[in-house]
Amino acid sequence: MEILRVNSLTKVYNAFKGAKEVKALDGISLSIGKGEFVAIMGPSGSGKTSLLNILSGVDKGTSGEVYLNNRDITTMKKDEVTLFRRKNIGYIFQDFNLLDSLTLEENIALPLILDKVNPKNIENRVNELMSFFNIEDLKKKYPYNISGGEKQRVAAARALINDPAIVFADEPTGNLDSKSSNNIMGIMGKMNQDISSTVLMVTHDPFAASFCKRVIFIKDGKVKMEINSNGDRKQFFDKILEVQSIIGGVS
Ligand SMILES: Nc1ncnc2c1ncn2[C@@H]1O[C@H](COP(=O)(O)OP(=O)(O)OP(=O)(O)O)[C@@H](O)[C@H]1O
Repeated sequence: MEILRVNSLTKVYNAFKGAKEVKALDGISLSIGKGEFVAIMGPSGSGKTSLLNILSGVDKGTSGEVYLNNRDITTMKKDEVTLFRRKNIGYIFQDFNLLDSLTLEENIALPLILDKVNPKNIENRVNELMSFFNIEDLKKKYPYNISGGEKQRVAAARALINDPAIVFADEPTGNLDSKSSNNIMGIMGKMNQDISSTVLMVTHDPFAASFCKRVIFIKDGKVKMEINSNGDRKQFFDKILEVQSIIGGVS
């Protein structure tokens, strides 16, 4: 089943104050199926952030279509997109974006609180996810009371709380040392393996991408190449490095 389909997506940033017009996305088409774990890679300036912003409804493309769960988000009004995002998309950010004034269980529950879900159902869902990620003991703690690795697990639980159609991860290993990178990628792999979450991640990091099953390489706003893992992470890592050296550009 297809969760995300992108058809001929373009994004042009208009000329502004002496800066020239930039074509950041130049006819991107791609498809992500249910249960896939896919990375988008590409050199700096290749259009990764522009793409993710449009896929997640934060920004509008210039032309093209983005179907998420069979709905074209490019034609939705602003309020409709906001609601649609909350119901269908989970996010994992580079710095995890936890709110310091809320306990960890409140952080995880927030999307459901905003959606006015019945408190008992919220409690059950939070408990279920805290148990899945092995963080039941952290319920009443605050983000500044816990380690980086624990924050990662809380952020992953929050991303899944609304049972989203897809989880977008934006450079999730961007600020982490290799141990923590391993940790968060393990968590995302577990989400994908154990509960069939569909995950699309943007990354510069070949190590992080090697946990995925497929990597789509973009450059100059176009899809340049796509590779699939045979399940051997080390081999896939080597293959990713090889493609990066062929495609070129500073990553
Ligand atoms: N708001 C904006 N206004 C004008 N140009 C922009 C804007 N955002 C991005 N660009 C330009 O669009 C192109 C693609 O940028 P984008 O940030 O999508 O690339 P990226 O692959 O995410 O880069 P990086 O890996 O460095 O974050 C670049 O040339 C960038 O300078």
